[in-house]
Amino acid sequence: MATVAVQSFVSAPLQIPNVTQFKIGICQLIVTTEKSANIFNARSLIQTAAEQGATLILLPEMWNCPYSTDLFAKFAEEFSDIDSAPSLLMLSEVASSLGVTIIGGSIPEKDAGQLYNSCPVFGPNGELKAKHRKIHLFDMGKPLPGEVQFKESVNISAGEKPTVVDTDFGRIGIGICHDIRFPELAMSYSARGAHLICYPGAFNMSTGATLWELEQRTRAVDNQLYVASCSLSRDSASSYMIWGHSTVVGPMGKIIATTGHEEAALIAEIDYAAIQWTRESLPLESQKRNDIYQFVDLLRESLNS
Ligand SMILES: NC(=O)CC(=O)C(=O)O
Repeated sequence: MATVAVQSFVSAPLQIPNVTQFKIGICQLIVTTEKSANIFNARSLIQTAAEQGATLILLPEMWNCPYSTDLFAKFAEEFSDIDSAPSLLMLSEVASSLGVTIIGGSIPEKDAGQLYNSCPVFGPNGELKAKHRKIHLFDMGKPLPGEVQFKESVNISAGEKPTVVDTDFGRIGIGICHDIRFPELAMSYSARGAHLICYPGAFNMSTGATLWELEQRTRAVDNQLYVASCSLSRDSASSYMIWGHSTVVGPMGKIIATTGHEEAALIAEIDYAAIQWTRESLPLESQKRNDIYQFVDLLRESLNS
């Protein structure tokens, strides 16, 4: 029998972050065709979440721009020049004025003639700490009767690497919407020692009703970590109708907080001790049969984490 040589990695141990118990604020935002209104609205919901005690804040996918491929270029910003990028500048300013960490959902990014669906992460000093480019683009196959059709790859290019970012609130892995459907990405974050995976999203009505909560609970349970999602809120007049229902799930798969489809600042308490007791009571990592199957993370070595 032919054997394939693969490099096997042991999962990185969980580090203890500066803060292990905190409130996460999930800003389920409405989006309009007016970029400046979207920025104003995002800033005020971030402030509302911070006033309610949130120190880590998550925004939805494409919060500065309607989720429509024909508009991405018009609303896109360059991450290399934050001073000329109004959405990024607002996130940087509000992060530093409130002293919060922001996982900034996503906006269309333009770079060297390409467009990406990208999530910026800002630290409490307003610095851009990381950027995740959506890896798995949302290209629907054959639609079921009555379903929307969507092909994101018409003008968005795919990201090429996973993103983990170390913050005061733990090591955070990032996936954007459709990225949630690929368990290997979540596994790679877990193996790199993530405490929490954040998924900004914009699931539609049919995929949302059946899969949104299921995907989140599955990623959390399989990897024994926290999962937080932030959706846009629903606009019934839009051609791409959003499911909503932003949610925070604990490492045992329990829903800690969730909401409906309206605009909302959802606040949830996170306590990383739950990861430890989940893993102690169900020690899946040590029970894995690496002699029978193995997960291969092709980029982990190069990212050195
Ligand atoms: N924005 C998306 O990636 C949408 C998606 O995944 C869905 O199911 O809807």
